[in-house]
Amino acid sequence: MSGTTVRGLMLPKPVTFVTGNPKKLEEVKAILGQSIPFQSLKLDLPELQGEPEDISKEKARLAAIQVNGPVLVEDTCLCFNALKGLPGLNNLLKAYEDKSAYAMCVFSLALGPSADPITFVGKTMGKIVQARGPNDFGWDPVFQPDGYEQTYAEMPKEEKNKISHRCRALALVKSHFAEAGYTFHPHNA
Ligand SMILES: O=P(O)(O)OP(=O)(O)OP(=O)(O)OC[C@H]1O[C@@H](n2cnc3c(O)ncnc32)[C@H](O)[C@@H]1O
Ligand SMILES: [Mg+2]
Repeated sequence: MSGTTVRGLMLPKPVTFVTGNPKKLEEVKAILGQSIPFQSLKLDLPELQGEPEDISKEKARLAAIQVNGPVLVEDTCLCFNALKGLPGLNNLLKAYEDKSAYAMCVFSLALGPSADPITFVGKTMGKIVQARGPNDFGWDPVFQPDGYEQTYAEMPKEEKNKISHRCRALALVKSHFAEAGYTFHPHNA
């Protein structure tokens, strides 16, 4: 996280969470509850290249210009330690003894089209296993978090949402909102 915070800054409208992934949105809604006023929007933003935090910041900048208001964006990756943290393919991993991995989620908040985005990173450590559980959200069936016998896919949703990369990153987003004490313009809230 970076930048200085102006306490009580008034935002012109509720935060727009920009994503094209309905499963992500479902989890973000469940984790945030009523804590931050937000709406969601599906925008096709270019898939950028580079370091995860830079990708996320750039995505937030582009989204804030399109929305012309405060936005929150998110990028997630499953990173394999055997591949030095690179996101990769499961088949590639078969060649390695080390199956440890981490799920990483980077949120970026841009308060407006010309604001410098602030990033929040959440990680959950675990390992890659043979797929187990329902196959309805990305790599959930092959990721087993440390300290658990179930993959993300096998866990009840509430359980995943208590320990996930996403919930850890969102905990930081929530404390940022609490500390900053943003208020929302009454006519647009
Ligand atoms: O519009 P955006 O928000 O970018 O949505 P996306 O689907 O492109 O999302 P990402 O680029 O962040 O995600 C990369 C891949 O990781 C998958 N993914 C993201 N979060 C996940 C999670 O919590 N569990 C399993 N797979 C996940 C997702 O389905 C994608 O295939
Ligand atoms: Mg994406």
